[in-house]
Amino acid sequence: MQCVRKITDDLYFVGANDKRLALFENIHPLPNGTSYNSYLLLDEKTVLFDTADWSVSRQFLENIEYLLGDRPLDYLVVGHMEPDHGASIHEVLLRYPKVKIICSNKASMMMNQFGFDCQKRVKVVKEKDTMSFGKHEVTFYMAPMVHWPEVMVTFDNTNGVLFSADAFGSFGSLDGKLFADEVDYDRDWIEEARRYYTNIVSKYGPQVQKLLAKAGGLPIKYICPLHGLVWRKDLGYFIDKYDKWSKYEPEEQGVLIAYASMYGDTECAANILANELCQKGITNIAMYDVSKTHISYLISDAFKYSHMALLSVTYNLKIFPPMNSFVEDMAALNLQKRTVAVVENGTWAPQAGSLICEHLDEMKEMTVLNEQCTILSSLNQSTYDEICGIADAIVESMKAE
Ligand SMILES: Cc1cc2nc3c(=O)[nH]c(=O)nc-3n(C[C@H](O)[C@H](O)[C@H](O)COP(=O)(O)O)c2cc1C
Repeated sequence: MQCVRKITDDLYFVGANDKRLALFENIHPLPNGTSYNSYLLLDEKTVLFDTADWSVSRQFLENIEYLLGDRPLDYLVVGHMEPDHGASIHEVLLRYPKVKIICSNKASMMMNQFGFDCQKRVKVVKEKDTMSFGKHEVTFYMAPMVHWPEVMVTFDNTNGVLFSADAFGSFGSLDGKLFADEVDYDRDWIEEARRYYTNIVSKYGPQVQKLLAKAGGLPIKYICPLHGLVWRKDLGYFIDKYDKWSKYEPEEQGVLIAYASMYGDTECAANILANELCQKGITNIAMYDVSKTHISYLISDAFKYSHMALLSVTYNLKIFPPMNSFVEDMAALNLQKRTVAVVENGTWAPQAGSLICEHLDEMKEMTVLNEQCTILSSLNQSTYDEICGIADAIVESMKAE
């Protein structure tokens, strides 16, 4: 049966949820599943904006069938060819043999690569091309690397709807509430939206900035992304978050404490650091054992907070592997502009700290605090004092901001 929602008088949500999927892109945990959003416009022409993952294809196709009734599907606008949105294209082509596909040149090439035999039905569009479907006129804007090269967004000049592809998306499935103003966003959604952006899109901050500049000139009333909630109120809230994230600016003054420890001594140092910070009035702290926390959560909080403390044991003359992955991932995702404290531990040749610093040196605008600490196996009075000194240095650097 159909499960659709009206967005405007003639635009409908026809996507569906996968609440069972454990890992997004087979890597990022999905405690609340994910939605695959697709939208159907019923104008003089009927227009589908993107398809959905194969796992939800049955629901997605029932939704379209219900809304179309006896009408044909005239157009399919493909904004993004990643299979979690493009996988059902083939089935749409089979069911609606007269449908024409509108997409970027790169998307057309990718369709070929993914094995969809549809070249004769493709109309390639370029930056700022427009099309009329009757009452509605839309303009296409290319958004390369947000977060694949073929991506384009579509703006409906008639009703102010921006079909934003993966931009403004989020992890998390929908439970009837489609609009961001129907949920407690700060309580229930922002963490997953940040985790989505920072792990999926953040590498391409400059490209997101370009898209935001284009969007800034448009009278946007609705944002319809390919995952998560639709925005129709308080759009500035989410656009501001995207602006901050894509400029690699922290959202909050606070400290992410991430530690790697086998026997508990480095963990003890992390606890002492957190204690000291709190005693000095810095309570906006998130502390994680990197061995027990999926890296996507660490990345998310690295983007959220202004400061970071990385404490790691040395392991076979290297950084402890989960901490190493975290630091490498931060660099791969282009994280910048953070202040970092480093603590290392080792029993015979401690060097995790200097290796972490080498990674940080290669990243842009990372300030590594001079106050560092080398623990030899377990804390003593001298290394305890050094940890307290690190807390002082973090407080001072926050005051200076
Ligand atoms: C497999 C393995 C490799 C290690 N490699 C090193 C090393 O290369 N250099 C070193 O100084 N300590 C090394 N250690 C020792 C730990 O880093 C050290 O005991 C540390 O104090 C443990 O801190 P923790 O109590 O926080 O786990 C190694 C330990 C293990 C189990």
